[in-house]
Amino acid sequence: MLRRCFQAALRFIPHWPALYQDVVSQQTVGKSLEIWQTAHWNTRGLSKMSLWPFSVKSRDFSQPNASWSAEMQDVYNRYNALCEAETEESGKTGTWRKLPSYNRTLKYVRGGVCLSKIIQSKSRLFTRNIKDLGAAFEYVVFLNQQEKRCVCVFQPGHLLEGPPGHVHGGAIATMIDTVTGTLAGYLAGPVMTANLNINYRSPVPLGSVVVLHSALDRVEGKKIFVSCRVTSTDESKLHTEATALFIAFKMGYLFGS
Ligand SMILES: CCCCCCCCCCCCCCCC(=O)SCCNC(=O)CCNC(=O)[C@H](O)C(C)(C)COP(=O)(O)OP(=O)(O)OC[C@H]1O[C@@H](n2cnc3c(N)ncnc32)[C@H](O)[C@@H]1OP(=O)(O)O
Repeated sequence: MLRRCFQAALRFIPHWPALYQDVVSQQTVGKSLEIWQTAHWNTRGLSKMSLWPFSVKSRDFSQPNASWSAEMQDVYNRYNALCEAETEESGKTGTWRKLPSYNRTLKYVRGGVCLSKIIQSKSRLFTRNIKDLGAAFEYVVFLNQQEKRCVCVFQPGHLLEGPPGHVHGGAIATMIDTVTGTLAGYLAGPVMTANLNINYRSPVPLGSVVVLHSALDRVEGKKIFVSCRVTSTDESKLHTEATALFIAFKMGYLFGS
């Protein structure tokens, strides 16, 4: 029953919204695109259903909130200004773009908000499942699609303690996986982490603000190689270095089809 529900859902799920076909070969994403285009029509039909019983609003967690420190807000403002300035001046999509952040990955796809209320409705994204503002993962990701890189401003809260007063290595790994995975996902569609290598160079104090700089290294077929550095906001201090391998997959892989 559950499996049939997933398979039905897949007909509504297009591909990830951003696809950069120049990065991954047609062979790897071409067939997924066909599914996406078919689903796109289905979903447009869905959005026209006035009697659809669920709200389609979704909270965007990348918006500033009261828990953000002045430093977090400053760095956010710096990158956000780049997004706005370029968009306003050129009248076209800017080089930098602030990415929305939802508490379920389903919500990134067209029609996914509705599906998220049906399919495993209690599931939540690991980094967005604590309601207490500032207690755990406060972050926002900016994408530079031309340069195939992104930055994430991250303020780790008190629930992420590892060594006394400092951030747990697993929490740092989670953020590296999230940021590199987000970049790979925007470049190549659905991806899964196959390998993550991390070198921890200096501890990150709880409540401080760090920046994750992530860049695409190369693509080989369905393999997407991404690297990441975690630094202080002025980049004078290196906290962590990592490389990650993601594998592009078709959504059916997760649901046994
Ligand atoms: C708009 C878009 C929005 C997106 C924005 C979303 C924003 C929201 C943020 C959330 C972002 C969270 C990101 C978290 C992402 C996870 O946390 S994913 C969860 C953790 N990962 C897993 O559970 C993966 C488990 N592993 C697997 O399912 C499978 O092993 C994999 C990784 C899919 C590989 O599948 P496979 O079909 O078996 O791959 P296979 O054909 O054997 O290998 C393909 C190639 O990869 C190589 N390879 C495979 N595995 C490895 C490995 N471990 N090491 C080295 N090479 C490997 C193979 O050698 C092979 O190489 P070639 O021979 O082609 O040269």
